[in-house]
Amino acid sequence: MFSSESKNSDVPAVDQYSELGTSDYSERGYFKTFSSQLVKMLSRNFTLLCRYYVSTFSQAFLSPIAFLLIMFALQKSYDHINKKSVPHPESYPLGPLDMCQGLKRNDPCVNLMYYPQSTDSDSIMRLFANNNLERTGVSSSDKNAINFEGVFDLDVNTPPNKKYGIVSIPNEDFLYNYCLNNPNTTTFGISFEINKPADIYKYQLWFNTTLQRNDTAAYNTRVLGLIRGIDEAIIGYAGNGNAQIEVNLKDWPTVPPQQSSQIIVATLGPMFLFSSQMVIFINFILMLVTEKEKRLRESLQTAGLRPEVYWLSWYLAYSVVVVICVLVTMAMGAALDLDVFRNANFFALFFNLLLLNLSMLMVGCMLSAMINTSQTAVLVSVYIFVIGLILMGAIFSNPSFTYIWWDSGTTPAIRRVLMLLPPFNFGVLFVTISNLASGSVQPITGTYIPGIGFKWGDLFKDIPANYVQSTDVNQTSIPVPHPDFFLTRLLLNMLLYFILAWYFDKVTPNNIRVRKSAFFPLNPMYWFSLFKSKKTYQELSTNEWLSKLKPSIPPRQNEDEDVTAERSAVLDPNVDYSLRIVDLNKVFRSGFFSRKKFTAIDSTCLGIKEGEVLALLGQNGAGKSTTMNILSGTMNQSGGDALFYGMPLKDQLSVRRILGICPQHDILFDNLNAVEHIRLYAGIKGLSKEEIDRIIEDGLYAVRLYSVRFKLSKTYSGGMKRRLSVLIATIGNPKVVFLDEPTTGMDPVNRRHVWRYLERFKKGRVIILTSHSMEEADVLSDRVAIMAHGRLRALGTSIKLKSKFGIGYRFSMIAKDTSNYSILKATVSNLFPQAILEDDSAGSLLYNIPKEHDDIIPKFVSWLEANQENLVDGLTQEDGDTEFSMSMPVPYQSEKPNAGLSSSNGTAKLISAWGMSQTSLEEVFLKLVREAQIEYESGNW
Ligand SMILES: Nc1ncnc2c1ncn2[C@@H]1O[C@H](COP(=O)(O)OP(=O)(O)OP(=O)(O)O)[C@@H](O)[C@H]1O
Repeated sequence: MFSSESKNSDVPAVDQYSELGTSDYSERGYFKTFSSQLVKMLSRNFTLLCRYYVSTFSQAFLSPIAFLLIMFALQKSYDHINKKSVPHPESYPLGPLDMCQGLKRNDPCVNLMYYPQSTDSDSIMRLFANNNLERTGVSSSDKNAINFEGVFDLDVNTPPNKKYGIVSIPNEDFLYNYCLNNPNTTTFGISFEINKPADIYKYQLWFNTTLQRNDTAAYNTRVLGLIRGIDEAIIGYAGNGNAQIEVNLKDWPTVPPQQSSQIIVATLGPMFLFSSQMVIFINFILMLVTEKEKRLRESLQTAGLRPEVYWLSWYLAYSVVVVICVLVTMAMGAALDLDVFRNANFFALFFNLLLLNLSMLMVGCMLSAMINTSQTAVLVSVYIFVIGLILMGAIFSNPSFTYIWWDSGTTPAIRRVLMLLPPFNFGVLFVTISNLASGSVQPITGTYIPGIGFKWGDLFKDIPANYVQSTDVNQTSIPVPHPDFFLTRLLLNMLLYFILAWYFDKVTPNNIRVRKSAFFPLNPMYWFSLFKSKKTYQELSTNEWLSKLKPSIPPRQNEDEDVTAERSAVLDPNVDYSLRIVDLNKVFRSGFFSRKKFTAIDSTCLGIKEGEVLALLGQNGAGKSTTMNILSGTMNQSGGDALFYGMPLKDQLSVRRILGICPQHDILFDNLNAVEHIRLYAGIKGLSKEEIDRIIEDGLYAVRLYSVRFKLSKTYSGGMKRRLSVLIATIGNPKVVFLDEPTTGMDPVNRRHVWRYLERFKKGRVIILTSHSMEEADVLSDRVAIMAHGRLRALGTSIKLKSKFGIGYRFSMIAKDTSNYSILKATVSNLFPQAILEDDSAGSLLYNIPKEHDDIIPKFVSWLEANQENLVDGLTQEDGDTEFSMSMPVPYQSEKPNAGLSSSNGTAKLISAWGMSQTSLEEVFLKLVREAQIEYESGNW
């Protein structure tokens, strides 16, 4: 074991790390895989939640505390205003009238009390009643209200037991005390002061500003109507035109309610509570979509993670945050002594908040399945939050709107649509609990109805009628359901959004998996395949597969014969390929509405044997990554198929078990360290603890990350991230490994370490590697495939490609003196008539010498040696161009120069340095790409 890289800079022996985990978890049952993956994912999710502690803390603690504090502050300031006593209201010159309204519509009340009981005042009021009855032609019920009824027959402490019209009372004290003892039962009061002989008629009119629905505020038209009626009656009674009338107006005495109504909590509670919980919802969507956007989910799933485990792990992790948040909300509510929290059953409120959150998390799952960028996720989640808030503000801040959906005038369809929204169900239930727990204000009369508390059992009972407030004249047309109905609705909401999330995750195009058709649930084969044994795919023989695939690969003009041979080989079941790619095609549409198509992969056929590394080379845009993406199951092909050790591409669950992928861009969790990454990916692959520990020790050591294993990956350099990605791709003994530019950004030392690692790792596996480093392809690959414009252009071993497509030799020399140029050029063109002078600058000559001149090369080399000054090993020299010399290894031994090649000036030295090399893979690559480009542009493709 190695404790740090510094102990031993060499890479461990093959057997120590060539198989990073050997357990084959395909052998394990579904539930075992499911549970072990879930445990690993939960561990990762909680680690991430802890690392994002500021965000987690603000969701679980800060947000409920802040929102409840604001609501509490509002409540306090409202109470301050509302509880102000006004024992001596000011009087006004002239003021209001109306028919009486009790605490609720049709409740008992007294319309008008007057005193003194005297002939004058009785006569005036009788006249007033008659005149008004005549004038208004009011209905019989209203007639009662303005009927002259004589002496009021109740005592000062008894509230009215019916609707009284106009009644006389003994004195002013009676009026005052009756209004104090029975608030909001009497609309008007009149005290007369009549001096008939002097024709002076004074009266004071009392009105009730707290009964706002009666429109009895000062200067209200009804008050004016009353005054006019009384004045008319006085004039009629006086019987002459000299009556002097004086009118004073006065409000009833107001007293603060005995039990305070926490009106702010009752009306704005749903808004505040909804807001306090929605921070989690927004964060949840962002987390899911960011993981999708950064391809982290793709990486986990290509490593074999089951999609249901992914969803469930995040859902459970956030459910824990939700439970904490709800508990903090409840604790804050209780600590602030808010009635609704104090008087309602704990579990009724708890479940209301909990189910709101859980169903909103399901909405979050659905949305994140449909959204692919975090920018859109922010927009959509904020949009939903604002809509929810408006819903809460518009519907639930006015108690009469809460139940309006059950009124006769409301279309049932609207109610049903609203009940699809979790905030609506939460709001109705919260308002119900709040009304019963802390009381409510009657919308008709504006009077306060004290709460009676909300017990658990109340969930399953009718809501008491006087708490179901409605502005509907006919009252509610259908009974409002029991409160538990809304809890059930929230559960159904969860189920609905779960199904939608599942559906959209399958049909929305994304980078995670091949998308399904929009109608896939209607296809019986889909459901059938869920229950079908996976063995059918695993046991597929090449013959079976080929006969099902029925590839029709048309011969292609100008195709390289090795590529053509490969086509035949992949169709031959006797050729022992472990990975067989047949007629793979990918066509992209130029745009969503465009009919223009672009072929990114054009009928590729490739076979790779076990133990072989194939380097896929090509220019940018040649189709390498698209090929990798299709093979790794994150993109669907337009045609063709691939067979991985007997498993077809479409059987992704099986294929991914034997797949290791190092994508082009590092897909690492910024806030996890190297050890945590390995534990996660190895855990997903079902490795044992011992095996995981071994990877941590040996694997990390091999890629030289052991000493930084506890640092978060976000602190790694580009090369370090790449090494971790390579290591992750090799975890779990994958039989097929795709490495997309594995050493990009690595320094030469570390690159060599990774090469050695891969060189040893490749035994018994199939590896496809893409690279822009020809050196890497040369060192690592057994065969090289060169792609251009989506097609295979050439295929073979590096040596074969060099000899087949190589242009011969590259030869360079630096003349000792520019005067020697002409001699040197003449000599070269004499010897190699087909040599091409590529560069002639700064005293150096660079030639391409064709392969046809093979035979003369050795003699030419000897001549060069003879003509070179200060020759050291035929290659380097004391003051030579070191870089130039090093890049030009000499493949020939010196020989005695023969006469035909002797220099024209005898023994004089003509050359200060020279170098010669065979064509490199890079030159072959450039040549093929150049040719392909010309063919493509000329339309011969
Ligand atoms: N989702 C897509 N929609 C449309 N065209 C695409 C899409 N993905 C890739 N292409 C096109 O397919 C072609 C092949 O792209 P690909 O990424 O496979 O190239 P590559 O060989 O991997 O290049 P590089 O070396 O730069 O990674 C390119 O022309 C690219 O523009």
